[in-house]
Amino acid sequence: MAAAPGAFSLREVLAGFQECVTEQREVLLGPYLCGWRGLVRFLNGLGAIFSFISKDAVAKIQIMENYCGGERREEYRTLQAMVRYELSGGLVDLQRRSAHPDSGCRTVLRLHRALRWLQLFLEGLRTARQDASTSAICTDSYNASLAAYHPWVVRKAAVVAFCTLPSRDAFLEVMNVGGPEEAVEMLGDALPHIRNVYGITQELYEQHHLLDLP
Ligand SMILES: CCCCCCCCCCCCC/C=C/[C@@H](O)[C@H](COP(=O)(O)O)NC(=O)CCCCCCCCCCCCCCC
Repeated sequence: MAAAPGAFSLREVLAGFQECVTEQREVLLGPYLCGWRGLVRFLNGLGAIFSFISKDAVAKIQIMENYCGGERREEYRTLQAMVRYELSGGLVDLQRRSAHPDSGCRTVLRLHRALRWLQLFLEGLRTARQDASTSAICTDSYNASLAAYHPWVVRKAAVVAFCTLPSRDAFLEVMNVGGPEEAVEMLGDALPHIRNVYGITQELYEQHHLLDLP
């Protein structure tokens, strides 16, 4: 079964994470943020209970889009250029949020951590049994990634929201890629690219000691 014509498919959204890596292994922020925008559209379709998550994601995407479309847009074309520019200009709060509370470096770090959740979640969905619970896959992925960075109240609210997720097959359907087999195949194609973006970003942030930015 093919996706309905003109319908919004997760395949195109995830393509953003393939398109954002250049031959020089740089990460282009334009397609990276486009990928996130598309994911938020999916999240919004899953119900109002997820709106506290999508609001935070949108706020962070918006901060980055403002940099990417602003006066210093050349410095924000790639992740590597952004790190160079912000660090050399002293534009990153390293100890606590003060003069530069919304630097590109700290904002991308939050999305980067969420990308790890996405990777684990999609891997879980792809490899789980047909009757597996999406909510359990999502909770496990969350506990193994983002949860470590969230206070108790956020963790609680997140797990309550995950309980409303539909069954695995219904979820694969929502992706609008075709039947469950096609969705699983698409995830198999897309995941190496997500892993690649995650790995490049992790390496860059490690090199510059940016993994704990407040
Ligand atoms: C399928 C269900 C989707 C579940 C999404 C799992 C992620 C759960 C994240 C819970 C975040 C709660 C909101 C608050 C977060 C902030 O405190 C916290 C820290 O920010 P701060 O340092 O500025 O204070 N923010 C963050 O960690 C960034 C969270 C960004 C979450 C982006 C999630 C987008 C999810 C897109 C899902 C699409 C699924 C489609 C797959 C078919």
